[in-house]
Amino acid sequence: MSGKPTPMMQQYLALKREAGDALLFYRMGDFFELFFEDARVAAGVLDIALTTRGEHDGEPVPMCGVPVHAAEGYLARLIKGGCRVAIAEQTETPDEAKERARREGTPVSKSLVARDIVRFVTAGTLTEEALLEPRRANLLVAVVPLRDSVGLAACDISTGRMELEECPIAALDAALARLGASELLAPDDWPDAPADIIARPRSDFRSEDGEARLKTIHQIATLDGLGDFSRPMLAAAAGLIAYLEHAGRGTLPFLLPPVARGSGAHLAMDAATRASLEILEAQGGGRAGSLIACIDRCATGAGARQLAEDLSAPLADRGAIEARLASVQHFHGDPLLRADVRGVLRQAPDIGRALGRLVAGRGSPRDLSQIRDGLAEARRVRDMLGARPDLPALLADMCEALGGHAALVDHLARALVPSPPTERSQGGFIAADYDHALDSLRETSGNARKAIAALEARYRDGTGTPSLKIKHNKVLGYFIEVPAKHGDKLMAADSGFTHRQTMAGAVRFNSIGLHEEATRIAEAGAHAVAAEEAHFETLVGEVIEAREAIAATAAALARIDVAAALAERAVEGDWARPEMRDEPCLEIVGGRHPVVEAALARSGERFVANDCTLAQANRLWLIGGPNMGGKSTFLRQNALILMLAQAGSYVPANSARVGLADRLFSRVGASDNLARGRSTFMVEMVETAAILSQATERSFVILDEVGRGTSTYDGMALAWAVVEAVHEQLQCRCLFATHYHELSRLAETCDALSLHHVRAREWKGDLVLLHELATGAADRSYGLSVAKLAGVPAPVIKRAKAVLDKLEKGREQTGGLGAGLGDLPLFAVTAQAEEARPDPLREAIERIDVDALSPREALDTLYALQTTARETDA
Ligand SMILES: Nc1ncnc2c1ncn2[C@@H]1O[C@H](COP(=O)(O)OP(=O)(O)OP(=O)(O)O)[C@@H](O)[C@H]1O
Repeated sequence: MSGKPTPMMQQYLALKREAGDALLFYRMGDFFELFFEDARVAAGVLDIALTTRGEHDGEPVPMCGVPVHAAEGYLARLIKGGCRVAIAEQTETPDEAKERARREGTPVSKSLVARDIVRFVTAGTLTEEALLEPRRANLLVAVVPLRDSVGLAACDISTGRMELEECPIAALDAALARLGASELLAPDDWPDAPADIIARPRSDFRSEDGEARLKTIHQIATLDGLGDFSRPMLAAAAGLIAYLEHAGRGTLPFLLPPVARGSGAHLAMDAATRASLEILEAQGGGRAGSLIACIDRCATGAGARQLAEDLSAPLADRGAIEARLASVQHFHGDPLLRADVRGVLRQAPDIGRALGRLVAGRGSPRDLSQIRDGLAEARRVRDMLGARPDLPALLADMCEALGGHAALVDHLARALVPSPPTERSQGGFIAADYDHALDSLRETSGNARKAIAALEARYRDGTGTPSLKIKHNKVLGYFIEVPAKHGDKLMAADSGFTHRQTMAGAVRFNSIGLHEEATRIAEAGAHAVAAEEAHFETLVGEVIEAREAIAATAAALARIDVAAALAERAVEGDWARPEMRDEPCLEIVGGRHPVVEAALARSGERFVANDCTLAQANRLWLIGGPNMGGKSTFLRQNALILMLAQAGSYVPANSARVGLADRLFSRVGASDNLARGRSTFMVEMVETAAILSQATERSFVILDEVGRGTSTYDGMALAWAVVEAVHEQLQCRCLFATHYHELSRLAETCDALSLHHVRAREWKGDLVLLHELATGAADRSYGLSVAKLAGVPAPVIKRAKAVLDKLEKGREQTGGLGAGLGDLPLFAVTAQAEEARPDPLREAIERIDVDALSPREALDTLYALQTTARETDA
């Protein structure tokens, strides 16, 4: 039957309009219910039953629900499933709704409790411990284009950290790859916006609003003291804050003063480089097998988050890198200190996130105790570090930030029980002896409980019923219960008991004495809970007051944890402190790939360390050798060593001299690439184009079998041209792995290029891969031997060998693939020649005086140009 929607449905639909594309959790008593399409989506993601409730427009309404007490777990799964959720709570009790109906003169029987959306839960705005991953930051990022650049605002509201930056549009992908946002906001009128954004109104992104909001939030008259913020940065900040306000329905979470991120402060790495180096995630997705999984020895979640950030954004400033390295060295050289500090850190709760929850108004007594314990541990770390002389500058600064909370810690220690609950409505978290009034309320209810126990004994004796019990439940409160067979005795009019309930096997009663004691308990309990609540508010107020200092302590603990953890890893793997240089060099002795080395070690195999020596005069290494010989591993290990060094870590090598790089590029040939959507060869070429347009003399590039995704001739020609361009134009440090022997002829013309190969040997007809790098070109390709090693059947190998012999004979006769390459002019020479060649079309266009043309003449001119173009083509 179709008809007017019920009042409840009207209320639901209005809230749903407000919720937009977020799923609406509609509170009904002890459940959050979802309806219509929301119900279908949620039931699918959560794998819960989809039912129906009533009708709308003549159709049954799909519905599913989750219990309120378990909502957090379901929310976590929905958010992981890519959903956003609007929570609509009841904002009055049924009694209040009836009262309102009476006041408004509407039928009381049909009164509907008011509901309102109190919060949007989205991936980027989480603070709940259960919804956050302890070892990963959770970033909300806003981007906005303004003139030729883009402003970015990033914040982790679980800790309040906020950063603003500006970058050219071309560098946006790299910046977003570095940040790895959980949620990305952008104005809705931006046609070239990155994929998967949440579109927000353009009016949210006004730079003047951003400036004004930041000033108000941090109660300052000017932002100058915080840093140099450009218009695009402030516009992005405006968009970010507007969204936070929307998600929190007017309440803003904890935000620390913004930090301006300088554009050249970091080693730039784009998304493809990060993916191919498997820094935070392995190629298959997930942390297992990634660099961070292999090196993270942090004792705390906050440390692990800081390490992930350090690896995502290695530094480009030598002083800052040396400062980090010095703190790692301090822990490296002092095993006892390292063990002590890490021992304490392991006990330290995540105070940054506890603080985030408290400031956002979602804190619990347990969060207060985490602040108490975390600050106390910070103090212990400070004492340990401070006791040693020669503290490096960075650690000394961190030490400074660890203290200064004595009064707060003392207050929290006196006020709270050792392990308070996460739920505060029942009380029980304020310690005894803290508040005498509270103590006496507790004593009253304690006494009443004793009195009830005494009553029970008295009633047993008085009625001669040893099985009589005084019990409690939520519905009846306290009551007296006897088995059914004894019920009659207590039913008598003069027994002093009043009947309340008859059950299958028992009868329940009340008595005046019990009622009095129960009332005493209830009153004292309610007062005690109210008193605890008041203390909670005061304590939270004190914590909020000190929020910036607490956040600084949390950040300092994380930084110390990272330094100690990197030292631990360095000792474990026998890593070395890199020597940082300004000139573009890379001199690695005994370098290893940490992830491959660890994987080999697990199966009892040994990793073969290799050297790499790049300098201005010898900056391009062409590396050949058999498949599986270790070329890719060698390329990546050197990129990782450079990246780790710039992140401030020791490196997996016997020694390393690392010239600072501005950008790092890593590209793998098409067949190694798992990218989808475009053809793999297309991806390879798009990425190669990016390198050729962006790398500078200070960059470090690794190219792994570029060109192998297409036909041999095309691939070799491309690889040839790319090597030449890298050598002649970019002039950056580069390792280039290839199977094309023919490329070795480039050594004749490119003087900063040298030839290398991974060694292999044939032993009694079988191939032995030595994984050892040697100078000179590879003698042959060993492709068939590797195929044999891989188990390709002998007849196939035999046939392939026959084909190969034929091909090789042909090559001898014709000069082979590389025939004719010898007299190829150099890339730079041809590029210049291209530039110098006259272009008649261009010249004709330049000669046109557009303003002087009539429409007819303009048309004629166009025809003439087209003719010229055709002639030139031919
Ligand atoms: N230095 C090394 N020491 C020991 N084992 C190594 C070393 N380098 C590589 N390996 C082993 O060899 C395997 C193949 O290495 P890698 O992928 O680097 O070879 P490749 O030459 O790039 O091969 P392809 O040309 O087929 O891509 C690795 O998975 C690893 O097990």
